[in-house]
Formats: sequence, structure tokens, C-alpha cells
Amino acid sequence: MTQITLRRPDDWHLHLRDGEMLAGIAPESARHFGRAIIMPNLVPPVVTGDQAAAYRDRILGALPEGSGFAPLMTLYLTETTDPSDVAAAFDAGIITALKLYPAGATTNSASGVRDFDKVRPVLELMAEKGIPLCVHGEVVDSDIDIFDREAVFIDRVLDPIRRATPGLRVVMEHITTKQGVDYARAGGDDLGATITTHHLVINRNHILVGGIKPHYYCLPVAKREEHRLALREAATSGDASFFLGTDSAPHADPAKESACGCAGCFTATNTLSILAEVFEQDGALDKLEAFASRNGPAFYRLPVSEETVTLVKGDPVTYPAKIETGAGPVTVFDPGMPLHWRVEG
Ligand SMILES: NC(=O)N[C@@H](CC(=O)O)C(=O)O
Ligand SMILES: [Zn+2]
Ligand SMILES: [Zn+2]
Repeated sequence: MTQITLRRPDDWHLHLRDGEMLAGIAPESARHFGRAIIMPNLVPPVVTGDQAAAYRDRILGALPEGSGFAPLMTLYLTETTDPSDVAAAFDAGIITALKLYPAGATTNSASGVRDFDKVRPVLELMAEKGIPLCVHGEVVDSDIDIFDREAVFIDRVLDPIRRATPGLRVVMEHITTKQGVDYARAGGDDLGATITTHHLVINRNHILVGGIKPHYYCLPVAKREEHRLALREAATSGDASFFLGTDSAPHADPAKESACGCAGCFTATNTLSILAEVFEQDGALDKLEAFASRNGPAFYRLPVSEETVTLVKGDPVTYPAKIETGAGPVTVFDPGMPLHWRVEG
């Protein structure tokens, strides 16, 4: 096959940041994607409906002229989130989902949840209204090895929350383990999982062998090869539980190339070319549309895009190594292989 046309893909987990960074990187996602779930972990976080509406306006203002890209906003769930504000923002069409960060789990998560009893009224409202909860699924206990944090979270936190809140619709964000794949697959219609581009490509060796590679460091951290293969199998299976959430998470190079480097891989620029290469390698190009364009809207109960993109196979595609922004240069994720699929339209 040398050409494939898909419904326009959406990104169900994206960090657009704010200010000069937003201005610099928003066009990278708007070029190919139709919609994206926008993460609320700004400093300070997006916690109210009014803040989400104002952030949405700033995003729309950063898009290239004529862009049809639609940011789907989320609220950062805190122990003081007001259920009536959530209900009003959802009913007004300002927000699409809420985001749960266990306090301390990742970049800008200090306002996250410590005591799950405190968010019970919000979770119950969400179950009643069908508002999805997007979850960063890692425990933060210092005695749990960082490579085990996702699997332990499923047993100790996620499963109990779901059992205690029947009807709660949950997206396991950026799953990185076989345990995550298995739990999502068994979870029924109210459970979905996003998979990033980079976790389909790298395992933990890529971060550490031959010298430490800060641009491959993200959270949840990439795991062993057997887990990467489980993610590949899930993404390319066409199973409706799994959909694309790039977790494209820009940090300016000095913040990554540092004695205490930030977590996050920036993949907005070359994600579709990487995915086409990956799906082709696995003999599953016919499943790319399900993963990138159909399963996400189905979970979020939104229509599939009316537009299409065409990927054309040819000589290796070129893309910038860095995106220059007013907040500094951002290194584009290097998949470590030539990419042959160019995106048209
Ligand atoms: N994925 C990351 O490594 N980083 C994200 C936060 C997140 O999604 O956990 C970020 O905001 O930089
Ligand atoms: Zn996360
Ligand atoms: Zn993220």
C-alpha cells in the first residue's frame, strides 16, 4: 500500500501549555489533528469552568488563521472542586472531561488529589452525567518502584474507585504496561485507555543505554520491551478500548537537558508519520483509523470527523529537529527510524 486515507485524527491527551510556549507549539497539533483533549496542568492549574473558558480562548487565539482545530477542555480535579461548577461548565459545553492527578505524580501535579473521599461528590456527579474522568494512573508512594507505579495504581486506587462509583466513565491515560492493557481491555464500555506515540516506539533501554537521553524521559516512564509489545498489540488491534492520546508535552530544552530534567516527550510534529510507520511494521495499517480517528470519539460520544487526511508513502519525510518558540527551543521526539509516510491535508 502506498497511500491511505483516514478520517481526520484527534488527540485525546495533549499539553498545549500557555503564553509563548502555546503560541509556538499550537500550530504543530493544529496542522494534522481535528480535536484534542487539553490537559489542565498549567501553573496554576485550570480548576474552574471560568478558567477553562478563558484558557480555551487563549488557545483559539494561538491557532493559525483559518484553523478548524477544536480544543476540548478539561478541569483539574482538586479536593476543593465544586460539583456545581463542574455541572455548569459541562452543561454549557465548556468542558469535556475532568483530569485526576494523584498529588505529586507528574509535572505540575501538586494540587492533585490525596484523599479520594474528598472528591466523592464530584465523582458521583460525573457518573450521573456521564462526564469522563481522565486519570494519570501512578501511585506516588516512595516505597513503590517507579516502574511498578502504574500496575500498583490499578489495584490500589483505580479499581476501588471504579467499584465505589458505578457508572463512572474513566480513561486510563497514557498506559505503559501489560497490566494497563489487560485492565482496560476487560473494563467494558465505561473504560477506555489512551496510548502515546512514543510508548509504541521506546522501551526503558532507549532512555538509559549508552548515556541518559532526557528527551526520552516522560511519565509514566517507558517500561520493559514486553510492555511496549503489549501496547503495540493493543493499539494495532482495533479494539475500541484503545485510542490515541499523544501526551505531547513540550518543555524547553534547558528544562529537559538538566541535572533534574522535566518529564515529557514532544511528538505533535511527527506523530502521524510515526504511527503510520508503526502500524505498517505490524501489518495493521487498516487499523490505524480505528486507533487515531474512530475509537476516541466513540468513547467520548462525539461524532467522527467529517474531514479526512491522506498519508502517502515515499522517500523518508523530513521534519524539524526542534521547534523554536518564544519560550525556547523544543526538541521533537526522535523515533530512531526513518519515516516514510507523509501527511497530506
Ligand atoms: N507525560 C509527561 O511526562 N509529562 C506531562 C504530564 C503528564 O502527562 O503526566 C507534562 O505536563 O509535562
Ligand atoms: Zn500524565
Ligand atoms: Zn500528559
